[in-house]
Amino acid sequence: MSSPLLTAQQIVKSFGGLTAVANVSVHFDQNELIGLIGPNGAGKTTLFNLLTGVTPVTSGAISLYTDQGVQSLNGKKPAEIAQAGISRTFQNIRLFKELTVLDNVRIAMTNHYREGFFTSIFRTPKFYRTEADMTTAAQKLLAIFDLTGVADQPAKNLPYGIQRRLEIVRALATKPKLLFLDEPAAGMNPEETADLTRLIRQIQHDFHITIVLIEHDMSLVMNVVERLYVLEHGALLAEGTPSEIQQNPAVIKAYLGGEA
Ligand SMILES: Nc1ncnc2c1ncn2[C@@H]1O[C@H](COP(=O)(O)OP(=O)(O)OP(=O)(O)O)[C@@H](O)[C@H]1O
Repeated sequence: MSSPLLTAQQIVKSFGGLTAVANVSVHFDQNELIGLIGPNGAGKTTLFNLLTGVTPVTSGAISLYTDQGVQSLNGKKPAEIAQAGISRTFQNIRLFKELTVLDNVRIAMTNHYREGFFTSIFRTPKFYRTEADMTTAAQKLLAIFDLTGVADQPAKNLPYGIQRRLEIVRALATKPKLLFLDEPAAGMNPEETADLTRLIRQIQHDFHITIVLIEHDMSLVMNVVERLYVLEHGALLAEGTPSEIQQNPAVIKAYLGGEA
């Protein structure tokens, strides 16, 4: 039985008269790779926004399981949630385009360094003692992601697929336990998508973290994840392994557009 990392219980989000997320309960366990799928407007990004404090929940409980016990994330701001070990990428690329690749990663580290992230999370008072330590750590991350050759290039010079990879590196620079990726393969060609799929699997394995992935490309999701949640009209339609989901009559009808 795997240990829970984050649970969301009966989450509701209303925007005026529209219920974007309707009574959704999910759990993400330690070291899991999970997919979140559903048609346009199903509430996937809204759910990410709720779990990362970008948007407050209308009702429901979000809990993070830590070494110090269970922590409620309700009402926490994005920076506090990042400090608690949760990181994310967004659908649209959010790099500092004029800065170099290396500086983009260093800044991701520095933000949290200033906020005392590493001191609070790792209980090693000086995780990165000096600028030089931080640079070394950033260079190591870039090497893992095969970005050393472009470390001194401004981010805007990189091809689109590499910019998306850099976004993932930046999200990892905060040493998260849980990483949310919002359509990481959006806009990529099939070859870049295949590379990214391998990379996501490798990150999850090598960094011993939990990754939750929103994806439209069903083949990408089915090949990579261990478990899936399917949302439709804000509600949870199904949960299961890729083969269970592929055979689920409600999913076939609603999401794949076939006959049940
Ligand atoms: N800030 C907001 N104000 C009002 N309505 C919103 C807001 N954010 C999202 N919505 C609505 O909530 C619903 C769910 O949107 P959401 O972006 O979460 O869906 P999604 O599953 O991520 O879709 P896509 O796959 O197209 O990104 C949509 O009807 C959307 O218009």
